[in-house]
Amino acid sequence: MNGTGVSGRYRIGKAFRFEAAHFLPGLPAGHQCARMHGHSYAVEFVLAAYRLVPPGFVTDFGDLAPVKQLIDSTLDHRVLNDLLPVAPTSENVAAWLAGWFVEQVEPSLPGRLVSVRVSETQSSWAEFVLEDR
Ligand SMILES: Nc1nc2c(c(=O)[nH]1)N=C([C@H](O)[C@H](O)COP(=O)(O)OP(=O)(O)OP(=O)(O)O)CN2
Ligand SMILES: [Zn+2]
Repeated sequence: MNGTGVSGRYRIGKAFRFEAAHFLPGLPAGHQCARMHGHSYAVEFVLAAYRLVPPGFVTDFGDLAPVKQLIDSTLDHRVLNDLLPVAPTSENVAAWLAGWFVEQVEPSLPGRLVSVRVSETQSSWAEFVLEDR
């Protein structure tokens, strides 16, 4: 029980930013995104848990520091086409980050990753939602 008398689960989110360039192959000739261009990317990780760990955390926000380290060392001011094995759309960047996190970081944390959202612009976003979490 969580002491509130209602059932549910907790979710937390932490946001990150990076600058990167990309182009999207396979688009019709003349499509603006087929040309090399850059974005100020915004990323949000969401973790969830049914029970909190002391003092009342899903996961300490500070334990998500490896995400910032990965972003700063691997994605920031890079060409995303050089890094991902697939076209660097927002969807694919979100899934790539989620896969890395589940494999490398999540095993040592109490919370579970439920989604990663990636925005290339202020008006658009794509999300990878993990199932059965
Ligand atoms: N589903 C997706 N569609 C598009 C993606 C994507 O990752 N997933 N990416 C692009 C391009 O990267 C493009 O740079 C961003 O597209 P868009 O939002 O259309 O960019 P604009 O700056 O033109 O946005 P406006 O708000 O219309 O000015 C394309 N599609
Ligand atoms: Zn783009």
